[in-house]
Order: sequence, then C-alpha cells, then structure tokens
Amino acid sequence: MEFVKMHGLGNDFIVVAGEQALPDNASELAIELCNRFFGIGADGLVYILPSEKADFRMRIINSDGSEAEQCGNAIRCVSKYVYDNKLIDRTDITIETLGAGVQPVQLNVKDGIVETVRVDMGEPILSGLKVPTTIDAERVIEQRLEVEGRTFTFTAVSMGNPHCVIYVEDAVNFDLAAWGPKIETHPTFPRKTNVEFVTVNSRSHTDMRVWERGAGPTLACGTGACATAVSSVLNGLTDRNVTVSLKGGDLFIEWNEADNHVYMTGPAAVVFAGQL
Ligand SMILES: N[C@H](CCC[C@H](N)C(=O)O)C(=O)O
Repeated sequence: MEFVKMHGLGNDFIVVAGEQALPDNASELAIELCNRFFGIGADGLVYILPSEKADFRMRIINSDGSEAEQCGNAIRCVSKYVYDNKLIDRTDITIETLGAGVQPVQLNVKDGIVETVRVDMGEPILSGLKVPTTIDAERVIEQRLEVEGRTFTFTAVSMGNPHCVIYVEDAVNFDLAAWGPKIETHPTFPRKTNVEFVTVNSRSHTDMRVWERGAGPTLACGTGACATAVSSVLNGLTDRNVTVSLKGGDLFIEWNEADNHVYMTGPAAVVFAGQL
C-alpha cells in the first residue's frame, strides 16, 4: 500500500489514494498504522476514493478506528494531494464527505505550489438533536454540563461531526487531558463529541485547544475551528470573520451571512511518502 504522510497545522494523516472503496479492515488498519510507536503515527487514516457526485470522495478513520463524518484539515490535505499528483488540472475542485456532502474547494496556488486551501465547509447544524446531543432545542447555546462535580457551559455545533464549544479563561494552558475525555464521552452526546476550549481575545481572534473525538489532543482541528467561529458569533463574542489560533497554527474562518456557509482557509503539507 502506497501512502503519503500529510498534515494540516500538525493535525496529521496517512493519506491513501487509488482504492476504489474503503477496505473492510479500515478500522483495524487505522488503529495499527496511526500508532505513533508501532506504526507510521498519525491522528487519522484518510482514503481518497472515486465519487459520482464530486471530483473525489474522502473518508477519514480516526486513530481509535472510528470513522468520522467530516475533517477540515484532511480535506485541505486531500485537495493538495490530488493537485500535486496531477489527478486534477484545476484549482477549483469538489470533495464529497459523509457529513457535509459535496464541498467546493479552492486551491490557492503560487508558482505551482499550493499555498493555502479554502474549503466551503457547508452550513453549521445547530439543532440539538441533530448535532447530536440529547437536548431537544432549536439551538444549544451556553447550556450547563455537569462533569464529575464541575459545571461547564457549552454551545453545540455540528459541521457534519459533533462539537462541544466551551469558553475558558486561558485555553492555551487549559488541562485538556483532565476534562477532554470526560466531555468527549459524556452521555449528553450520543455519538460522543469533539471538545473545543476557547478564549476570545478580540472580535476577530480566538485561541482554541481541542480534544478530538476518537483521536484525543491534536494540534489543530478544522471543523473545530469552524464550530468555534459559529459558536462565538452565536454568543455575540466575535464577528463573522475569525482567526482561530490553534497549537499548530492559525485557521481563517468566515461564517458567511448571505449563504450561511462556513469557509475555512489554511495550509496543507506533505511530510513524506512511503510504501507498506
Ligand atoms: N476526530 C474528528 C474527525 C477529525 C476532525 C478534525 N481533525 C478536523 O480537522 O476537522 C471526529 O471524530 O469528528
């Protein structure tokens, strides 16, 4: 199996192209290959597959073997991969995902090099039961969450995958390991959840640290940055163009008022290619 190791702001993936469908053992393969000691090491295993509705289809398996509906950093990696490997000769392409359907992607290329990728991440899903949470409400904003004696308040947003956004005093130094896994698996989230701890610095800038569903603490989360921006607008804390600073770097998010779509712009990089 040929693969390329890629990352989006340090959120890293093993990218496999050329398969016609997800292999039956994709979950076991992801657990084995994503292991940072006995395998290649990554946050996820990503397959680029044919699509009847878009230029390509992307499927992503977390390092714990669970399949995710969507992955912002991986879409940017996949888009760079297909352009660099001349699987497409255009800079405007479409990628189909489980959780957001057909997504338009714009590759920003300079002197033949993909500098950044702008992805239409679609419309945020805010209905409590659709995120999903157990809360039957049109929107879940600043909802109380009891977690082993500590009370958090959260805002729920789905970008095709579930996110629990929590505002804290100092996101950069927040104890992710202490609270991330407890919230990820909290019964309020029937399909578990990604957890974003956020500090708002201005109307156009937040710090965010993420505990990802099925992957734990990652250096960046594209859908999480989108959820952070949407939540911050809903809570009246930022405007609709927000720079989200993650441990691995910055993502630029726009929640467009006219079409209600969320646009994410950021880099993608190749680390090495290999063969198993
Ligand atoms: N762990 C996530 C999928 C990867 C999302 C993240 N890496 C991104 O860039 O959006 C989930 O199970 O929903």
